[in-house]
Amino acid sequence: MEIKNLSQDNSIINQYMVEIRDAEYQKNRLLFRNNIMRIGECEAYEISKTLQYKKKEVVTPLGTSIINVPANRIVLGTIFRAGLPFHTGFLNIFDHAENGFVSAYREYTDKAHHNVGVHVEYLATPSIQDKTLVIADPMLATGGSMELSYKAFLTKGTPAYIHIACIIATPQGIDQIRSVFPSDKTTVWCAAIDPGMNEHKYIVPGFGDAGDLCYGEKI
Ligand SMILES: O=P(O)(O)OC[C@H]1O[C@H](OP(=O)(O)OP(=O)(O)O)[C@H](O)[C@@H]1O
Ligand SMILES: O=c1cc[nH]c(=O)[nH]1
Ligand SMILES: [Mg+2]
Repeated sequence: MEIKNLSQDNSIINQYMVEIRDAEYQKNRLLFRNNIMRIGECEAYEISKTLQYKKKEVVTPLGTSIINVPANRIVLGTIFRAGLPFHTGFLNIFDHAENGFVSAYREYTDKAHHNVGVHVEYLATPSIQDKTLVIADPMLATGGSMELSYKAFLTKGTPAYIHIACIIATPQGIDQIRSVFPSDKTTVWCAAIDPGMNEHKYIVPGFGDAGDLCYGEKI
C-alpha cells in the first residue's frame, strides 16, 4: 500500500493547512469549508497524475489536436458530513466522475467518551465494479469510519483501484487501512500525518471536529 503525504513537498497546501488548523481562523466556517475544498482540489490534481490515459482527438476551429485524457472510470465516494466540502473539491477537478455517498458518524459508547463506535446508515452510489474508487474524508483518526464506509461501498462491486483521500491521518488510522484494504491496489493520500489522538479519539494537534467546524455542532 502506498502512502502519499503531500506535506513532504512544500506547496500551497501548507498555507491552507495553517488556516484550517488555526483556532481563530476556524471561527469563519465559510473560509474553513473553502480551504477543505481547495485541499481536495490539490489532492485530486495529484491523483490525476497517477491515472491511465488515452489519446483523444479534438477538433479546434483551425485544425485537430491530440491530447491524452484520463481513461479511468472514477467514482468519487464521500462520507457525510465532513466529507462534503472535500468531495466538492474533488468534483471540481474530476467533473466527469460518478459520485457515491455514505453516512458514518462516530458516537461515544461510554460516559467517559473513551470508546467510539461508528454508525453507517445511508448509502447512495453507482456500481463501483472495476472502477477507480476515491473515498474522500478529511480525518483518518481510528480509521473506523473509513473501514465501515469502504465495506458499505463493497456491497456495490469490487473496485479496480482505491484512493483513500484525507487531510490529516494518524499512524493508527493508516495501520487500520493497511489491515483492511487490498495492499496491491490502494493508495492513501494526506496533507499531514499527526502523531496520534487524545483520549476522546480526536487527532492531536489535528484541527478539531471537522463536521462541527464545517456545519456547526450537532446534538
Ligand atoms: O477515523 P475515525 O475515528 O472513524 O474518525 C474519522 C471520522 O470522524 C469525522 O466524522 P464524524 O464522526 O465526526 O461525523 P461528522 O462528519 O458528521 O461530524 C470524520 O469526518 C471522519 O468520518
Ligand atoms: O480529530 C478528529 C478525529 C475524528 N474526527 C474529527 O472530526 N476530528
Ligand atoms: Mg464530527
